[in-house]
Amino acid sequence: MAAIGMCGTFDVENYGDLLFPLIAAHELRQRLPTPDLQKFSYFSKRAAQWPFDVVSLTEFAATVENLDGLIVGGGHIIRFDQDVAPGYLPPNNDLHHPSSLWLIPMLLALEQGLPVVWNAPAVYGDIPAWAAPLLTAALIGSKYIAVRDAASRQALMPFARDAEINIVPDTVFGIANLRDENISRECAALRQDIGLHKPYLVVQATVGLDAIARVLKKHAATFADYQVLLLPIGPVLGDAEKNIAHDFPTALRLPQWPNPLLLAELIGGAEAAIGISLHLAITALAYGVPVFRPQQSAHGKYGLLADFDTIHLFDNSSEISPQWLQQKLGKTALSVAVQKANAELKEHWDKVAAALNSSITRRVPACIRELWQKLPKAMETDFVFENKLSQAQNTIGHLRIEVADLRSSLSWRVTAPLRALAKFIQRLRNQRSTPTITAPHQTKSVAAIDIAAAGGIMQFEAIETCELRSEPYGWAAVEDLYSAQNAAALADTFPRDHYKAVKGYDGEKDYGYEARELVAMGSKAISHAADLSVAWQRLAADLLSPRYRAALSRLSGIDLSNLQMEANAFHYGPGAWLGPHLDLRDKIVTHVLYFNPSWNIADGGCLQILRSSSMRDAAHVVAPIVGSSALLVRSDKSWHAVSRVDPRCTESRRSVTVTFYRDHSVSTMWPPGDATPTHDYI
Ligand SMILES: O=C(O)CCC(=O)C(=O)O
Ligand SMILES: [Fe+2]
Repeated sequence: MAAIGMCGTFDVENYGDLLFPLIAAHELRQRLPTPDLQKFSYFSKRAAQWPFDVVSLTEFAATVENLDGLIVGGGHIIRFDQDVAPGYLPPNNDLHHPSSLWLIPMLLALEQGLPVVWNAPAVYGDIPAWAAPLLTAALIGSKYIAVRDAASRQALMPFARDAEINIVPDTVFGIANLRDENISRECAALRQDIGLHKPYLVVQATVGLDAIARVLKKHAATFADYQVLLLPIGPVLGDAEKNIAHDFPTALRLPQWPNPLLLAELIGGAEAAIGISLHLAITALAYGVPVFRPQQSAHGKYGLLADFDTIHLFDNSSEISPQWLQQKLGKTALSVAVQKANAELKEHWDKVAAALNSSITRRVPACIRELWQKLPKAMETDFVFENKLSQAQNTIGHLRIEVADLRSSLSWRVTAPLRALAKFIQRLRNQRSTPTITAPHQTKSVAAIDIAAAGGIMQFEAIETCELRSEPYGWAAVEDLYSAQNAAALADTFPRDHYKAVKGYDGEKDYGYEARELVAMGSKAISHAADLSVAWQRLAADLLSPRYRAALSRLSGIDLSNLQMEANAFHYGPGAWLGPHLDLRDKIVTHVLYFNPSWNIADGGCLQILRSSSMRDAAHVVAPIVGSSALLVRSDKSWHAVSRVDPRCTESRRSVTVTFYRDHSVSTMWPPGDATPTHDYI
């Protein structure tokens, strides 16, 4: 029995991702004696709750020696960016994200002398310079490389030397081969349960399909012979019936997210498939079901669909003709293009099987030896660069302090009215372009849809179950504000844009810290939302939510519902501190959240809850670790401070303060007319 490893995103609720291993298992069974396909993804899954067992990639390095080959992909996984799916990160910090999903397993398999094959994945985004030697080793060491489109091939070519890169159709075109045409018992029972008796149209449970909803509603008599079934194709990407239930009030729904093969069967039995999803469209094509897609999403990876004549594009912002839609409904024989895709896939699986069947050398191949040889040099270069970078950061820090001095000088103040005017004009411009988080059905941008669908990132229960302390005054330490995975995402993507330098003086020398607006005083919008990671957009949306306010009201014992809120992010540089203070009277309640992935208490930078105005009189100390936070209720006793960050500390101390102000207060951080230019924090 051959143990074949397969790596990819097989642990997320996304239809296409779950089909890849099922199709691979089927095709390999036709070609290899007794293949045992072992799926690897970030998180382990058990077949009792998932379509198949999945082993965590945390175990890959230890188990690779028991494998006889490795299949990588498919899907959009050849990438180096962080945004594979909202909140999707490795289970621990030892796994690099996202190369641990594909590149690292390939190198580990190659090191064992195993055959490695690429199962038509696609490349997404840029390839960073540091990864070039690793990618080259993976490419030249692989037995068979196939990607899903020409753009992916193009992106890999510079790293492939003379390795051949094939382009093959997405393997989901082969879905119809997995079972015969008779309706399965499971599917028949499901149809019975949900009352699906007539010919039907499947509609992806996503926004952006309202033109279809309108035509079906307006011409209900024309389409009276059809039922509509809503399908969440990728819950992990935000598909949910609630997104469109109001547009399709009479549509049928599934009782739960089904096994992908059942989903495929439901799509294959429909008279039309309506949606955006690539794998919804490919499945429909594979069964001869016509596909209706908004022309607004015909680009990027969806370019793959351009060659197929039973894909019908409509303009979602205008009206669809009922005749146009009606004429195109109904299954047809497979188009020539689909037959061609299937023939190419047959050849693809022959090549995959042949590659996996090739002898295992169990010897370290030349590509890996070459990689080892280059490694110290690459690491040393990076190390020297990092040192130079931290020196440069120190210099920049000092320059900023000088700039801050200059700003507080007389000439700077004399020109303030002019800068205020410039800022006012800039604000007017921004008002037109600032993205805000709106209800999902009104939202167009992809990032915003993900946030709304993925919901909040904060574990509100942490606040809701915390108790206010009374010693030495009203305050609380709220821990575990996020899941471990989300905490890592927030720490990794702490904002670096739109900071202004704020100057401080500790009686001996100047230091600097940096502030970035997250929510402006009293605003309902996220500041510079487009520059935040998805995790941070979700966090900012949480800070604006009624649930957050209600939770803090309960904890603080003060009704915050009508107070103005402001939130800012901070980087405290080397030497920064905040002397003992009470907070301004207008700051009724402040919640300080921390975002350092780790922190050495010996480096200072900790919140001191003081019994008096003396720095030596600390009752409690809170380290700035992600997930921790402190709530301070302002009083005449609420003395607190931040201990001095060691001037040699190379990490910035990262925090967000959320402050609830008395009515009509103005922000002291961003006073009206303040024209301080902002910059990125390096
Ligand atoms: O960053 C902290 O821990 C405390 C900040 C603070 O006290 C303040 O902003 O008023
Ligand atoms: Fe404070």
